[in-house]
Formats: sequence, C-alpha cells, structure tokens
Amino acid sequence: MEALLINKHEILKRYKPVSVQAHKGTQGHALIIGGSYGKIGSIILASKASLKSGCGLVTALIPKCGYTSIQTSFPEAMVITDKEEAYISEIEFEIIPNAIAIGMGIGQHETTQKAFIKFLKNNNKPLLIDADGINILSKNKELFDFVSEQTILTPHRKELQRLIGDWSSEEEMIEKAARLTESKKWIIVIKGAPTQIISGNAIYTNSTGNQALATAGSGDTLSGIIAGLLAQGYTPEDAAILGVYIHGLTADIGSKSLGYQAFIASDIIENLGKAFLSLDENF
Ligand SMILES: NC(=O)C1=CN([C@@H]2O[C@H](COP(=O)(O)OP(=O)(O)OC[C@H]3O[C@@H](n4cnc5c(N)ncnc54)[C@H](O)[C@@H]3O)[C@@H](O)[C@H]2O)[C@@H](O)CC1
Ligand SMILES: Nc1ncnc2c1ncn2[C@@H]1O[C@H](COP(=O)(O)OP(=O)(O)O)[C@@H](O)[C@H]1O
Ligand SMILES: [Mg+2]
Repeated sequence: MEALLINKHEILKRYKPVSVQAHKGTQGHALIIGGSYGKIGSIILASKASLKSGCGLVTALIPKCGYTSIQTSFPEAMVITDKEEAYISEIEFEIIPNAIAIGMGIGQHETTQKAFIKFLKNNNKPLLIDADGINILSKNKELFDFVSEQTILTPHRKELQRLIGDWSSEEEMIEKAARLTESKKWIIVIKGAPTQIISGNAIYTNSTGNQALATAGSGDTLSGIIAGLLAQGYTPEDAAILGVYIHGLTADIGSKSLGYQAFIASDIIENLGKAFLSLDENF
C-alpha cells in the first residue's frame, strides 16, 4: 500500500475555494440522518458542521423529540421528523440531497435497524456511515452488499473492531481494514491519534488534530464536515481527506486559546472559518 501524509501541500491539491458566482444551489444540499432520544445533539453538531463546511443547504432527518431543539439552536437547518417520538422508524424524504450522512446518535432500535436496511437497499447518493450505522452493519454483515462503492465509513477503533474483528497489532488492523476496502471499494476513516484513511491502495495519515478532540461529539462533527464537502461535489476520497485535515486543524487553532480540557465539539464548528481561511491564503 502507498503511505501518504495529509499535509497542507496534499490538501492544496484538492481544496477548491468558493466561487464568486456561488449560490446555495451550487453549494449542494446535505442530508443528515440520525439522532434518538437524548442524542439529538449529535445531529445538531453534524448539521451545523456541514453548513459551516460550505454546503448550501442542510436538512436533518430526526425523530420528533428533536424538532424544537434543532429548530431553536440551529435555525439554518431544515428538518424532517419521523412519526416516532424517540427514534427513527422510517427513512423517507422528498428532497433530492447531493450527499447523505447517516448513523450519528441513531441508536439500534429494531425498527431503526429495519429502516436503515431499507434505506441502504434504495440509496444512490454519495454516502457517509458513522457510529450506530456502522454498528448495525457490524451486526448484519449481509448488508455489506448494499453499501455501494465509494461509501465513506468513519469508525473509531471500537466501532472498527466490531466491523472487522479484533487485531493484535496496528499492522494487522490496517491489513484487515484494507482487505475490506479492497473488496468493497469503500473508504474507511479510522479515527484516532492520528486518524488514518484507507482509500484504494493508499493509506493517508493525517497531520492535524490533538487531544482537544477527545471530547463527546467530535466524531459526529467530523461526519458533518465530510458530508458538507461531499455535498459540494468533492469526490469521496477528497471529502474524507480534506474533512479530516480541516477537522484536526480546528483543534490545532482552537486549543491555542482554549487549551485541551475546555475545547468541546462546538469549538470545532466555531473554528471552521479560521481553518478554511488558512487554506484560502494560498489562493
Ligand atoms: N451529544 C450527543 O448526542 C452525542 C452522541 N453520541 C452518539 O452516541 C453513540 C455512541 O457513540 P460512542 O462512541 O460513545 O459509543 P461506542 O459504544 O461506539 O463507543 C464507546 C466505547 O468505545 C470505546 N471507545 C470510544 N472511542 C474509542 C477509541 N477511539 N478507541 C478505542 N475505544 C474507544 C469507549 O471507551 C467505550 O467503551 C453514537 O451514535 C454517537 O454518535 C456521541 O457521539 C457523543 C455525543
Ligand atoms: N487524542 C486525540 N488526538 C487526535 N484526535 C483525537 C484524539 N481523541 C479523539 N480524536 C478525534 O476525535 C474524534 C472522535 O470521534 P468519535 O469517538 O466518533 O466521537 P463522538 O462519537 O463522540 O462524536 C475522531 O475524529 C478522533 O480522531
Ligand atoms: Mg462517534
């Protein structure tokens, strides 16, 4: 496998500044699906992160319990609510999204699992699967055939272990993950310190980020960033690489004033502007 470092040089090959002629239609529409009672925050974080990563529109598909909190805390998002109060029971939408992120906070209720399976069998949009979406895949491996090529999976190491089984070394972990990406043509973002991305026959190691990111919701936020980039038309590989880099850069920037303890996932979102501006300086 080719081993590459994700540094600014690598990023500037892939990054596209926003066109002067842009309007919200050209910037793409991200659909963020997930949340369950007590975990609506994961979708608020992911939705906000997607819009602040430059997509033009974002819609959140959540259970009814989350409606008021998301519309109040993040009025820019449009919202579709499930008929169920506490969990998602069906995944249906009229909108035509450019990219979808699913799984954050979604839980593993039997009905949610059935809805997720039906969604996978019908989806044809660029897709990111995170968190409980990955856990449902791990429990239903026959679903792998319905996860199309170029789908981005963003497991932390525990989620990865559920997906590919245990490993006795870092090399074995990479080998097992690479076997899966080779056969399914997925892109796997192994979140960690540092994060590594396996795509095609390459493994990319991120050069940004720090322990400020060891905080609830930082992965949900990364899923939103990558979905926002996917919606803008970045290829899945570029969206994953750029998303991981920018996500880590917000912590490098933000922890300078906040330190490591007080930096929380919302600070990732607050520092997205500075992170993108550091790339624009080169254009
Ligand atoms: N505010 C919210 O609504 C939040 C919702 N969340 C959602 O909560 C659900 C559960 O996510 P969790 O990741 O907490 O649950 P998991 O059960 O997947 O992971 C937690 C367990 O995995 C271990 N673990 C976590 N990260 C690890 C790493 N990098 N390396 C090794 N072990 C690791 C922990 O020690 C713990 O034992 C997900 O759907 C997630 O999206 C969380 O993201 C937290 C915030
Ligand atoms: N010590 C660390 N150094 C760099 N990145 C970290 C560190 N700890 C956590 N992260 C990053 O924070 C994110 C955690 O993701 P995840 O566990 O899914 O969070 P959550 O599910 O709570 O949103 C990942 O992107 C991971 O790479
Ligand atoms: Mg997570």
